[in-house]
Amino acid sequence: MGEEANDKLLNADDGPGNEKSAVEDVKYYTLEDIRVHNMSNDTWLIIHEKVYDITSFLEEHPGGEEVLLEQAGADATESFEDVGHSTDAREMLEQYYVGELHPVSATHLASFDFCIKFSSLHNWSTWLISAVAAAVVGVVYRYFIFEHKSS
Ligand code: HEM
Repeated sequence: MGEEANDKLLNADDGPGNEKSAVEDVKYYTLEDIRVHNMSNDTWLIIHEKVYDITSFLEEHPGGEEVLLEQAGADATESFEDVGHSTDAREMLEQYYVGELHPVSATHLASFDFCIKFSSLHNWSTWLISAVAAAVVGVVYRYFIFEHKSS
C-alpha cells in the first residue's frame, strides 16, 4: 500500500493535468510546475517545502509586492526567514497553501542549497587559510631578519 502511494507520488508529474498527486488530499508540485506561476496575476512561492498561491496577497503585503514578485515561481524560504516575519505572518500563510513541494524536487533544492553554502564556505575558508599563511610567513621573516641583524 505504501509502495502504491509512493508510485503515485513519483508519477505525479507525468503529464498535463496529472501534476497533482493522488496521495490523500495533499497535492504535490515539482519545481517545474511551480516555476510557471511567476507573474503578477499568477504568483506562487515555496516556503519550507510548502507551496503557496499568493496572487491575491500581493497588494496586501506590508513589505510590498516587489519583493514577492522577485521570488515568484521559486523558493522564497531564505528571504522569508531573513526578514524575521512575525507569528501572525506565518499564520497568514495557511490561507494561501495549495500543496507540497514534490519530494524529488525538495531533494534537488536541498542539494543545490548545500552546493551554494559549501562553495561560499570554501571561498571563505580559502581566504582565511591564505591570510593565516601570510601572517605566519610575515612573522617567520621578521624573526629571521631580527636574528640576522643581532648575530
Ligand atoms: C506569502 C508569504 C508572506 C507573507 C504572508 C508575509 C507577510 C508579511 C507581514 C504580515 C508583514 C508585516 C510584518 C510582520 O508581521 O512580520 C511582512 C513584512 C515584510 N515582508 Fe513579508 N510576507 C511574505 C513573504 C515575504 C517574502 C518572500 C519577502 C521577501 C523578501 C518578504 C519581505 C517582507 C518585508 C521586507 C517586510 C517589511 C518588514 C518591515 O518593514 O519591518 N515577505 N510580511
